[in-house]
Amino acid sequence: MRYEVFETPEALGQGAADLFESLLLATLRERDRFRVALSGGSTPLHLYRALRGRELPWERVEWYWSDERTVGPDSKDSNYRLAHDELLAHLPASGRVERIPGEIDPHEAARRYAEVLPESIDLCYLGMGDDGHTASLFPGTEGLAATGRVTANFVPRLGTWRVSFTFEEINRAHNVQLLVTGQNKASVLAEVRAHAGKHPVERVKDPLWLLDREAASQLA
Ligand SMILES: O=C1O[C@H](COP(=O)(O)O)[C@@H](O)[C@H](O)[C@H]1O
Repeated sequence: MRYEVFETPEALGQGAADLFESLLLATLRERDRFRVALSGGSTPLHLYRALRGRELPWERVEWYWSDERTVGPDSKDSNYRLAHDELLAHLPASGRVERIPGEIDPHEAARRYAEVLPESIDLCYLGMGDDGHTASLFPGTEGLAATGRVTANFVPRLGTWRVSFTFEEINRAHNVQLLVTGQNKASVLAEVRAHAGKHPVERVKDPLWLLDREAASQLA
């Protein structure tokens, strides 16, 4: 397991922003565009805040999402909205911004999103729930077995649909970074490290884990 530990969630945000910057610059030496897939939940907030003050060639960055809730872009639950309000709205420029249309039928949203995705993602961000889910691939759901690039996934525990990258799509990305903070994730993380084989997130191939001290507290 490749991982880095930061003292606080804020320090993790700065560390992740440093890594973003070096991958961005390295990629742009080879190609015209840097393609990023953002995750949802609350953890990326510190990354967004650390990134937005930086002077970078933002017009060459394209933004995508690895999952979305079945809500419109104005909803407080929208993964797009958090990224927009905390990062994109603060940048002086941006390349393409392609959000998942969470307000339409989830199967149609998944179908359409698969069509607009670029050939490959340079940097895919993910988080991990305290049930071991990643993106919107929750334990015991049909989406775990989905093939193709994007899937609509019903989550019985939440009584709702989600739209999510499949594991196939996640594992095609050139770089995958998993950002995890908080004591409530520590025991799941220890099981993931021990390859317990019970958590969906274990199916992500060789990600770089960026952890805060609390999340890492049970790693031997
Ligand atoms: O439902 C979701 O949860 C995970 C983890 O969220 P966090 O708030 O614990 O960081 C997130 O990565 C995923 O994108 C989101 O839709």
